[in-house]
Amino acid sequence: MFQGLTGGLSRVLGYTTAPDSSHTIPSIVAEPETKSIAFPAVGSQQRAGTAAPTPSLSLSLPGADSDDDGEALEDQEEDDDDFVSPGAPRLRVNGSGATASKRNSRPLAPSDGQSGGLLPPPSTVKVVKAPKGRVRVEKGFSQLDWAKLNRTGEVDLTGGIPEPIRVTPSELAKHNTREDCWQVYAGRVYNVGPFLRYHPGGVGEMMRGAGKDATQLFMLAHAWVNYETLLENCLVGFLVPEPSS
Ligand code: HEM
Repeated sequence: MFQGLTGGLSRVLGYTTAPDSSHTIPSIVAEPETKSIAFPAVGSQQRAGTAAPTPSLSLSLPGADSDDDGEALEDQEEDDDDFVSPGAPRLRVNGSGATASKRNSRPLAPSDGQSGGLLPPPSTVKVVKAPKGRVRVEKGFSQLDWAKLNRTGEVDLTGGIPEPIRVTPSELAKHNTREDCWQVYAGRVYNVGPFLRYHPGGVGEMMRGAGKDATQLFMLAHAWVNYETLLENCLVGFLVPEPSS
């Protein structure tokens, strides 16, 4: 019965516990529904008093953590390279044999009659995982924001080049700063300066191709990305050879 209850709650909260063969499965302590159920079972280890500490499930908010907790969570985040949504409550299951402690002991249901308990809706209990290598872009510089900027057409993304021009490698090389950055992809010259801060891989990665043909760098990083669509309003012209003297 209790395992069923645990499974049900885990599904609701979007949390799963890995089975540990060396310990009993973590469960939620609840009052038996009727007096007729003997718990712990007669003759069991629990009744004999030799069992591990009772497993418990608890929620706590980041702000409510003690210093000790903060460190533990930091360690966990460093290990996993995860980004944990700042407002999300921490969910911790203390299984038998695990590092059960008094920390994070805010109960799921309020036992003191005060408001609280299941404060946030289950949908907010979510760990946002930052993909490896991807940099978190500034607020207002998501891919969606880039799409909006392109759609409105209010900003000239070419940097003042009304018609596509012919660009030589020496001309291309002059546009190699964050403020004025051109790059070549498959023979097309793009003014990528406006896109730099929107790049999910970070400005630094983009700048590796500043003033150059960056096709190879791009393909090595993410051949699946559709640069033609993303940069269509940034087209400056076409790469041509230096004129022979
Ligand atoms: C010098 C050229 C470039 C380099 C070295 C570079 C490098 C990277 C790296 C290291 C990442 C993070 C890894 C990843 O999420 O897969 C990334 C992500 C990304 N870059 Fe670039 N990038 C370049 C140019 C561009 C350009 C020109 C565009 C589009 C116009 C672009 C669009 C993206 C997108 C959409 C992602 C997220 C990819 C994903 O989630 O699968 N990048 N880039």
